[in-house]
Amino acid sequence: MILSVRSVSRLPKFSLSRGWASAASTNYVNIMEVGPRDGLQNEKKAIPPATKIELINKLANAGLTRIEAGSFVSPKWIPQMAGTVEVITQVEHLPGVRYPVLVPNVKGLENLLSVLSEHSTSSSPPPTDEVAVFIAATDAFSKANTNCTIVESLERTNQVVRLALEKGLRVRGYLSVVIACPYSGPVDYRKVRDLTKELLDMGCYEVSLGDTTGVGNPHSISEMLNTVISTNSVGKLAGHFHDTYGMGVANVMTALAAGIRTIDSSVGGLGGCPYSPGATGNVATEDVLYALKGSPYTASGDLNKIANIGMWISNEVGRENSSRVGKALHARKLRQENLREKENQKAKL
Ligand SMILES: CC(C)(COP(=O)([O-])OP(=O)([O-])OC[C@H]1O[C@@H](n2cnc3c(N)ncnc32)[C@H](O)[C@@H]1OP(=O)([O-])[O-])[C@@H](O)C(=O)NCCC(=O)NCCSC(=O)C[C@@](C)(O)CC(=O)[O-]
Repeated sequence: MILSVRSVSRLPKFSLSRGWASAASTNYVNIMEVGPRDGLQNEKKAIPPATKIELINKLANAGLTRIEAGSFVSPKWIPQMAGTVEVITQVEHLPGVRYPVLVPNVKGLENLLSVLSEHSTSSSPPPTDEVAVFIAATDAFSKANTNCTIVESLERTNQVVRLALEKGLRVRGYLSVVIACPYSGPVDYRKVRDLTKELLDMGCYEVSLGDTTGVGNPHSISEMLNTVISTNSVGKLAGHFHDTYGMGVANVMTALAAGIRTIDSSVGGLGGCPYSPGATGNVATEDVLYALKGSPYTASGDLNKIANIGMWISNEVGRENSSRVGKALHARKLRQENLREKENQKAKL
């Protein structure tokens, strides 16, 4: 079943200068699927690149058009993201689908650029045309996640953004811990507003506001967004909500009501940040799509296919599926199969 879903040919127009058509004036919701990166980076069990490739291909074939494929971070810091080169060079690269990767520093970007240059003579599409940089709204989280203060991370990130833009890559920005920091507590939303502006001024086409710990609720998310939107264009913002307290979908709807039209989510609710103790995965893609069903909002992605992928990848990584919708659809499918089986048995008698 495809819910309020536009076929790929009806997706918003992409232009090199402006990126995906700003959706703030429309009801089209861009889903940024972060499961293969944010989702898998925290798993204990080693996940072979072949599984990640299969996951990304399945997600693209289920109609998702922005799929974060991996990270060029230090494998000492995030061992699960080793193998990203294999992943981005071997996925199917469907037309109209973007496969961004996370890059923390110039070293990571240079590693990516050498992969891109090796591929420049190939007739196949480039492994990626987009990177994501990331900073945090508190020094404590910045130190834990990237071993530097906010000021140092701005300098580091600025270098990455400049070089990436010079090389023709699109750059997305992440700002972590926009509501609360697991190390230093509540966050001043004016800091979130100012750091968002810094990322946009550097040249990020969009800034994803991360409730990394997942403690936000519609009230705090709304307050934070009002502050951020006071000086930043809502069309350049995305919502990235971890579902630790079960507020993910409510926070998504709050962000949409505030005018945000890009939502990060992960299939099966995979994930969590290794430097955010206790935080669970992102709001599940299935849960977001289900919440939009029958609403004025549209999004691309086949709910049933994505729910099946959520069950499959949860089994692959040996964890419980965190998507309530995914589990409900799976249970319904089992009931229907059971019923059919009984009817077949009856017919044979
Ligand atoms: C930023 C660093 C590298 C600093 O880490 P550092 O230890 O300060 O780096 P360094 O420059 O001193 O280098 C140390 C070693 O790492 C190597 N190195 C250095 N850079 C790279 C690289 N790019 N790729 C591969 N190797 C690298 C470097 O070559 C050296 O190797 P050695 O000489 O010891 O053999 C490290 O802290 C790091 O990789 N952090 C990444 C942490 C991370 O990925 N966190 C998760 C993603 S963020 C997130 O999940 C939040 C988000 C985005 O989803 C939004 C939200 O929910 O809030």
